[in-house]
Amino acid sequence: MTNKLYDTSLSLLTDLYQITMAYGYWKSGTAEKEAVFNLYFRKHPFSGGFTIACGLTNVIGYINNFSLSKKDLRYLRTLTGNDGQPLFEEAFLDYLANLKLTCDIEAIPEGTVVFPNEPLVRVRGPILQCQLLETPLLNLINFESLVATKAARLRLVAENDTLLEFGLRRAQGIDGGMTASRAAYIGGCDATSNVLAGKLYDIPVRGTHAHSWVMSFADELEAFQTYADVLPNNVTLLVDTYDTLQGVRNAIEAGRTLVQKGYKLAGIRLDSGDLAYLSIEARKLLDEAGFTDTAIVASNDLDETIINSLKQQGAKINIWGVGTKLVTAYDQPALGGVYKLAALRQESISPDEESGWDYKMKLSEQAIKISTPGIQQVRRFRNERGFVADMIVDENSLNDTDSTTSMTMIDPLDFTKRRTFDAKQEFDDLLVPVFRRGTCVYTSPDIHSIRARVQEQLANLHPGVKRFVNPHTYPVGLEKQLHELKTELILKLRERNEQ
Ligand SMILES: Nc1ncnc2c1ncn2[C@@H]1O[C@H](COP(=O)(O)OP(=O)(O)OP(=O)(O)O)[C@@H](O)[C@H]1O
Ligand SMILES: O=P(O)(O)OC[C@H]1O[C@H](OP(=O)(O)OP(=O)(O)O)[C@H](O)[C@@H]1O
Ligand SMILES: O=C(O)c1cccnc1
Repeated sequence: MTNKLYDTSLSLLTDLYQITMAYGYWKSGTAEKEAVFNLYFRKHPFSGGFTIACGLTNVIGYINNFSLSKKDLRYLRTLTGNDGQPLFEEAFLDYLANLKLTCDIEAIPEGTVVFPNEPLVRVRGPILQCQLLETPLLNLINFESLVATKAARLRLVAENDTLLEFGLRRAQGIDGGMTASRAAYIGGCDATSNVLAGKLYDIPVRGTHAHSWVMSFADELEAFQTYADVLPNNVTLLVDTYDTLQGVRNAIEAGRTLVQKGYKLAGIRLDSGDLAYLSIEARKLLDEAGFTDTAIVASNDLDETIINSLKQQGAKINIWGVGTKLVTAYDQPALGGVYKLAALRQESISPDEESGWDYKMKLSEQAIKISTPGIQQVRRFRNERGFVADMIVDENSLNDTDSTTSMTMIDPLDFTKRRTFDAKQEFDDLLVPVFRRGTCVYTSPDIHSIRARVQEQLANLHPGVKRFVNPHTYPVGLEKQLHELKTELILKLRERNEQ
């Protein structure tokens, strides 16, 4: 990984079935057969209208470090089947020991807004290698994209207020905490309380103090004054240990001493009770005492709905500290990203000619679960007001169309809905080359640029797509040729099944 948390190789961070399938491909002589897999999700999290792509930097780190160590192989050698015999033969383990990834990988850059069914990552290469990457890629992209999306929603309601991520203590283990801190910053938080994330990922760190500080003194005023003496340049006082408004008065008193010494009372923090009422009353007390610049921080199981409601109630809160509900993505703890085979190289007929592709898809009774075949690109059309629509297009047909041809997009859920974009319509192709034959050809932007990208992207989305209640569906469709190809393939597969 880019910033190493673990001393051990992560190459076995996959499901056993990926390795048993890899063995199957190797044993049956198809390991090198060229395949294309797409990683995509089917539904936005949190009943929202957009998702933020995140996790690519860690995917790159994972792939760059992919190599099975002697210890990994020793472990695989111990695995047995239900007859007690080894699962894998020695020659396969030798093959794995020498395996170097040679895939071509395209991906949508981190911080981009993305929509259902769009490939966020496309992996093309020997099927055995593509298969081994399925689980780690999903693990890395699903969680980070989920948390980045949650943070982006919080940023939308927090508007220009400061947003702090306080989640480490309630996060899902070490990696849950570290990954969430990174994704939360990218999604729109201003800082984290997680110091290791600050160090490893270059995220600003911020914080106040806990109730234990106040409780460790005989009285609250003494606790505040001591804190202000020790850290006069970083004083945000938690005022709700005993009685919030009395706590504010004590903070003001400690603040007066700070001012006399040439420092300032940076803030107070509310962590219980009616945060709207208490912030309004605290603001009055602070302003009356001349502490008009002192910020009011609020925490206590906040999420975007509560922040929105507090704002509507006229709460005087400038800084929001959000922990549990952000880092655990409380109301939807997983993004359902999937990784599906989309094309397989045909048997070569002549050694001089490159053979074509067999397009592959998974059928389902539910239209939404039918995968899309082909070597896909996502073309995002835009105009001066922002993003207009995304079209999933097969790269082979892109190669066939010249720059003067218009393109027609079909709504996958209602084929009668069509939209034509003429050649003058501006667009960006979202998938960019990340690996070429196993070598990384992409430099991840620094974390601050990725974070800035999220806000630029959101500014290009219609407000209706960003609203929380019944958001408007951003148009995503299939390019006409790809749609026709998919329909034909569905009919063929259904016909074959009926026979
Ligand atoms: N004015 C408000 N409008 C909407 N939600 C609020 C308001 N004030 C606080 N909340 C939220 O309501 C929830 C109240 O939490 P809870 O019932 O635990 O109360 P509490 O005051 O924190 O109690 P405790 O002292 O036990 O922690 C929290 O999620 C908090 O952010
Ligand atoms: O509510 P969250 O969004 O998860 O934010 C983090 C919470 O963690 C702290 O509480 P905790 O009771 O653990 O410690 P404290 O004594 O510092 O309040 C803090 O006061 C917040 O309430
Ligand atoms: O610094 C804080 O106020 C903080 C840090 C972690 C969790 N809750 C609050």
